[in-house]
Parts: sequence; C-alpha cells; structure tokens
Amino acid sequence: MNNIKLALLGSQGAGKSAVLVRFLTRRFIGEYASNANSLYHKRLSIDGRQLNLEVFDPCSQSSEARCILEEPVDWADGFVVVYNISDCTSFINAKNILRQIREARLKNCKGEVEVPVCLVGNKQDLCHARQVREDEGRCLAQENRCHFQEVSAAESYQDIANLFTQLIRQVMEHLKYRADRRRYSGSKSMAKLINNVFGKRRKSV
Ligand SMILES: Nc1nc2c(ncn2[C@@H]2O[C@H](COP(=O)(O)OP(=O)(O)OP(=O)(O)O)[C@@H](O)[C@H]2O)c(=O)[nH]1
Repeated sequence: MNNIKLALLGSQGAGKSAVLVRFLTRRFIGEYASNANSLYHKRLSIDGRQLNLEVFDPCSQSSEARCILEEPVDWADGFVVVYNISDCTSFINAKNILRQIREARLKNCKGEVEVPVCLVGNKQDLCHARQVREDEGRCLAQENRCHFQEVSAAESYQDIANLFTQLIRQVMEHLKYRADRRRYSGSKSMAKLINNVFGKRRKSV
C-alpha cells in the first residue's frame, strides 16, 4: 500500500478547505472551522493501486507573507497551492509560496526541487469579479514547472477530482523515481565495496 502525503497551501479564504472537502466528499460545504490545522485521511484506488492518502490543511496565518511552510514542506510528497481568482493578493501569496517551496526543498533536500505541485485558481464561478486572468495563472505555473487548473469548489467536482488524481499519479512516479535512485546508488556503493575488498585480495594473491 502506498502512502501519499499532500499539503494544501494558500491565502486565508482562498478556498483550500472547500477544494479539499469537495475532493474527499464530492460536496461543497459553505463554511469551515478555520482555526486549527487539519489532517485528513482517505483510502483510494488509482490505476488499480491502493493508496493511503493524507492531506494536511493548515490553518492560515493572518500575515500572508509569513512562512507557513516550514513543517509541511519537509513532510509532504506533493502540494496543492490555492489562490482565489477574485483576489489578486491571494495570487501574489501563491507566487511567494511556490518560491518558498522551491527554496526550502533546495535547502533541505540536496537539490531535489522537482516536487510535484499543482497551482489552483479557485472560485472560477466569481469570474465577474475576476482579478487574476487565467493566462497569468498558467504562466506562473509554467515558470514553476507545475500543473495548473482553474476550478470552482462551489460548482464542480470533476475538475477538482482530476487535478488531485493527476497530482497523486505524479507523486507516485516521483516516489518511485526516488526509491529507484536510492536503490541504484546503494547498489553502486555495494559494488564499489565488493570491488575494493575482492579487488585488493586478488592483487595480493
Ligand atoms: N463563490 C465561491 N466561494 C467559495 C468557493 N470555495 C470556497 N468558497 C468560500 O470561500 C470562503 C473560504 O473558504 P475556505 O475553504 O474556508 O477557505 P480556506 O482557504 O480554507 O480558508 P482558511 O481555512 O481560513 O485558510 C468560504 O466562505 C467558502 O464558502 C468557490 O469555489 N466559490
């Protein structure tokens, strides 16, 4: 059974909980208690593989620029960064979060920066009050080499289900790549060790 850990990040009120609850329950619930960090668990099957999904939905900080990443950035295998298309401040905050994910990974994970991330422009139903154009979101995602999707947690389930499924697939590939790389470097150093031991012995015969 694969364990997959995701973290949702974004401005206060961007709709992180709404997006997540839509994915987990197919329902839109208007208001959520937002004064505590939440960890959600779900078992699901993707491409015939059983998964244990854990999703961390941190309680937002009032100061947007403050780093809310320190814990989830080490813990998570993938990220969903949410902004509200009718709030340009939330978009600027998403930009900062993407940068912080890159920097923190660079610092903590020896250059392994390609952690799977999906940038989500939520509240698409509020397009009459739009402050962030779709191409701005797409462009930011391209710059950060991550997937992008505009959604409305209020109105639709399918886009949200698709983006989580795609992100989870990417995370599974990423974890497999990391495990293969560890195995490869492990067997390389084992080969070196054997070579050192037996190579030397053969010389001394
Ligand atoms: N119109 C509209 N409102 C939404 C949508 N998604 C969420 N909301 C509303 O936006 C508000 C904030 O949603 P939350 O899901 O609590 O946002 P959050 O990012 O989890 O907020 P914090 O927990 O405070 O960080 C709530 O009133 C939701 O009902 C959406 O797609 N469309």
